[in-house]
Amino acid sequence: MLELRIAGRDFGQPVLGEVFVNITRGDRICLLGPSGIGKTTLLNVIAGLDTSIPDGAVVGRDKLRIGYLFQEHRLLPWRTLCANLMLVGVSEREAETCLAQVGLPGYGQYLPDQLSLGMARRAALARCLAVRPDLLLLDEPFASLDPMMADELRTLIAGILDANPSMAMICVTHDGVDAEMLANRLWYLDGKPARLKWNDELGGPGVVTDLLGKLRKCELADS
Ligand SMILES: Nc1ncnc2c1ncn2[C@@H]1O[C@H](COP(=O)(O)OP(=O)(O)OP(=O)(O)O)[C@@H](O)[C@H]1O
Repeated sequence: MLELRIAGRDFGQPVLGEVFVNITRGDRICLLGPSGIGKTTLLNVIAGLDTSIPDGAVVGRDKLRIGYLFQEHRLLPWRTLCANLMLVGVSEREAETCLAQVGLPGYGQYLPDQLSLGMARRAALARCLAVRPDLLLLDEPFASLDPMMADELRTLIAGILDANPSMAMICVTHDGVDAEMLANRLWYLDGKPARLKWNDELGGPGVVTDLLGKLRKCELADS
């Protein structure tokens, strides 16, 4: 579905080293690693937002619809939720359907500022769904949410993935629980410059915590 081969990415100083990955339909990848290591940078490269990376480094992307949930909701504050969603090319009715899918039925005429953080994040997720994505990119979707809201959103995303088995997902997170609940594959980014220290399937319940513990110990040992 998508093949990424980059030699690296630096911002004056190297951030990412060589990264070679394949993403196939149905992959549910959680991307973990220390803070500031380059997880968002990698997501931006995959999304095609990093114009310094040659187009040929990411094969297959031009055939994919990509939905990207940024850390901030990035909804235009002067447009209603429906009007925000309609910017990606859907009708008002389809926008309302997407909002209902994320638990915001009847909120189409609200402005982003009238929403709580959790609601705004779900509205941004609805915008991702409006593009009918083949690949869903989620950058710390549960950050700053209280545990109950985070749990609700996790369950919502798991439901969306179950209903769309061919959709692939990459979710940046700091929490092994997210990988346990959402992922069938783990990427662990570490080092300077950062490379994928782990890129494999998850073995089953309970494995993530153990694996992350080992990977984080290596991270401490390396530093
Ligand atoms: N546009 C930019 N210009 C300069 N430096 C940047 C830019 N974008 C990212 N960086 C640097 O690249 C490094 C990696 O940043 P990135 O946001 O990808 O890390 P991260 O792993 O997502 O961090 P966190 O877990 O804290 O969100 C950081 O040192 C950051 O300052």
